Amino acid sequence: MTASPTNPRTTLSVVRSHVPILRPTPATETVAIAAHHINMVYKNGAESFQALTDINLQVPQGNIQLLMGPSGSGKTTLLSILAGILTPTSGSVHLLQQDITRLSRKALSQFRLQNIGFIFQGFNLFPALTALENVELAMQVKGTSRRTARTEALELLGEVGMVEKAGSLPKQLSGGQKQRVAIARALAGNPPLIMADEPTAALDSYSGHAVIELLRKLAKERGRTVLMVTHDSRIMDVADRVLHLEDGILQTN
Ligand SMILES: Nc1ncnc2c1ncn2[C@@H]1O[C@H](COP(=O)(O)OP(=O)(O)OP(=O)(O)O)[C@@H](O)[C@H]1O
Repeated sequence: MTASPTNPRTTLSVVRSHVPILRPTPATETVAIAAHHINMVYKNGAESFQALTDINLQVPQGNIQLLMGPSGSGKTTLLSILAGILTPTSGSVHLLQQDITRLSRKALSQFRLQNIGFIFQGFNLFPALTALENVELAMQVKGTSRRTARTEALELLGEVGMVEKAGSLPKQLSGGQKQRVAIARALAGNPPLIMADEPTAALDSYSGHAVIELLRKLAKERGRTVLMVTHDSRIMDVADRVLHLEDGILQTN
C-alpha cells in the first residue's frame, strides 16, 4: 500500500535500538471510513431478508465510534461490510479513501491485512502458542521477518502491559489479559483501522475498563480509527459518536 500523509502508518519511525514507536498523529478531519447507500439482503433459497437499508456514515480518522442497537438490528452485518469481510448487495465502502467494494478478492484481502486490525469478543488466540508467539505469528503473516517479528511483538505486548506474560499460554491468562494480547495482535503491522466486535463482552468490570482505556489511547494518542460493535454503555464515555441501528436502519441523532 502507498502510505498517504494522513495515514498513521506513515508516522512509524525508528528510534531507540531499532524498535518502532508510533508518534501521536495530529487530529485531522480526514475521513477514514465511509459508507454510501449500503443495502444488505441475505438470501436463503427463495427467502430473502433485508438486514441493512440505505446506510450512510463517515468516521473521521482518530475517532472512536460505536455501533449500538438491539440484537438482530444489523450491527455485525454492518461491521463486516465496513471491514470488507461481507460484500453489500448495493452501495460502496471507502476505507482510507480507497473504494474497497471495487477491489478484487485478492487485493481486498491484502488491503485488510495491511490496514485493519480485528478484535473479537472470543479473543481467537491460538491455544498452543504463547502470548508472544500469537503476536509474532500475526507479524509474520503480515510480512515481517522472524527476527524483527520477535522484537516488535515484544514492543506491542509492552504497549498493552503484557510483557511479563509473554511466555504464557492463553489458558494461563485471565479474560482481560487474553483480550490485551488480542489487541497487541490486532496492532501487528501497525494498521490504521481497528475494528472490534464486542471487545469487552466477556470481561469483568476491571478488565473491561483497562481494554476501553487502551482503545481510547489508540485513537486519541496514536491516531488510529476505532469502530466497534458493543452493548457496553461504559464505552459511550470515550466514544466520539454512537451510531444507533434499529431494524437495519441507522438512526439520526
Ligand atoms: N447469513 C445470514 N443469513 C440470513 N440472515 C442473516 C444472516 N446473518 C444475519 N442474518 C440476519 O440479519 C439480521 C442482522 O444480524 P446481525 O448479526 O448483523 O445483528 P446484530 O445486531 O449484530 O445482532 P446481535 O447483537 O444479536 O449480535 C438478523 O435478523 C439476522 O438473523
